[in-house]
Amino acid sequence: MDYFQLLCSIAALFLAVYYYYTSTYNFWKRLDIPGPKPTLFFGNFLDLVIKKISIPDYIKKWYNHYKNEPVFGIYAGTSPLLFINDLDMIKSVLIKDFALFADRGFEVFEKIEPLGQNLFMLKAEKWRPLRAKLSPIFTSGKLKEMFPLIADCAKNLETYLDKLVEKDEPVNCRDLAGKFTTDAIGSCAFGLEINSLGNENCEFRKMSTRMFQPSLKQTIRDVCREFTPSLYKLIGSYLQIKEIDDFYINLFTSTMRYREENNVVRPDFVHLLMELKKQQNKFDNIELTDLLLTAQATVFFIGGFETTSSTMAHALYELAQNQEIQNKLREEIRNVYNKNNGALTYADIKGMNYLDKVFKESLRKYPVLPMLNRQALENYTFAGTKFTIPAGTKLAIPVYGIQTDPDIYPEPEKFDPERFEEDAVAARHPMSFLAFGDGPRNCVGNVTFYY
Ligand code: HEM
Repeated sequence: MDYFQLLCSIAALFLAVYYYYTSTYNFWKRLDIPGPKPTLFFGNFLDLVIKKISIPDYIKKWYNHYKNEPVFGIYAGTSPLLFINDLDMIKSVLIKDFALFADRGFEVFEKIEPLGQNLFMLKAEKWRPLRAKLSPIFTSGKLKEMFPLIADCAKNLETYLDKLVEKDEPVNCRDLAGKFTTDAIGSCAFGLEINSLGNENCEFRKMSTRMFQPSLKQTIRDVCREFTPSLYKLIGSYLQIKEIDDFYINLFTSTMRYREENNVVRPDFVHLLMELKKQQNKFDNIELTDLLLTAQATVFFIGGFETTSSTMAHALYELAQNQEIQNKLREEIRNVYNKNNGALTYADIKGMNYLDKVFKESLRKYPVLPMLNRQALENYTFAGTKFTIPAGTKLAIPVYGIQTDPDIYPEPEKFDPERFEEDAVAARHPMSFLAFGDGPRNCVGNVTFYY
């Protein structure tokens, strides 16, 4: 091969790569949907990948930019992603026409990610029967049974706090909330008395912290997963943090085995999942293997631990800055506490209206998921609009943009629980608070807040 041929081959290769990575970039233009100009390979995600901007700020930036448009389209790498700003259109996707948007559009790599087959990630076909079977685990009755487990963890928190107060030093509220929810959800999901509040070297706490700690390996994995799924299929198994998966798999399977052998019954998710397994024959198209159950227990733990701990930490942060709100909340809690001689029940907590408002306002200002994801399962035309999207289009709902929009929540930076006064809520569009998502694929754990 002479130099000319070599140069031509390299040029052809570059052209092929260039074509591959830009061929989708007129997708939104063809549909007459506005959006920012993409760059090669990363689409509109470069700033996110290099961590120049956080995900919530990124969402807010584009939401504000296209606020007067009902929808706008961006590119996540080469993959088109439609953002929906219009609240009625959001309602159609999440609720009215949910059957056509039952997927989140996440790829499930069964062979590479052993715990990936969980309720959050699963495609509609497997998700439907599983959600139907798992939902009864989250009734208020079942949560009431678990309440004493959480109350035990709260006692440990009290002891821990007393010690901290004696030290008279600043308290790291994020760490405090993380330890408490690790104990509470670990107890409810895995049936373990972890006591990370009393034990700094607790293995469970180390694993749960590691799961959310950013690392180079994790960044490479996420970029490869998102932008080059075919390559991820080949090399993804080398990018997993195997110790974490093994830790949860061993923990759950050994707990189940121990309980079977010793006839242990405890009012927690492990028990409820074991009961489901006994009804195996009632499942048509989904086999309840130990691994599938472990994936659910793990997502309950992750879904429950990180969400509640960050919400608690944000609430504590705002209370520290807003003394009047703190006093009002303290008064409500003290009244109920004194009425019951210090013994709080599940119903008592549910009856604390101001506490409820404080948590909702925390979740408005700091939603745990800054956007919701769905995928169109069929071609779809939004009612009363000219927008038709083809089957397979991925959708995003900009929760953080909506919940910090001054036209919906005046002075959005202000922490004001009164925004969740009944009349104020009724005056707003139902889709203007989406901290738990909405519709049949909303947060399965939201019962904790609403019942
Ligand atoms: C402050 C607490 C929590 C917040 C803010 C929260 C938020 C969310 C959100 C926004 C979604 C996506 C909903 C959608 O796409 O419409 C979700 C899904 C989910 N959450 Fe939560 N969550 C919380 C607590 C919990 C708890 C305690 C559990 C379990 C113990 C849990 C388990 C799940 C699961 C399994 C899903 C996937 C549901 C499905 O696809 O069927 N979450 N959560």
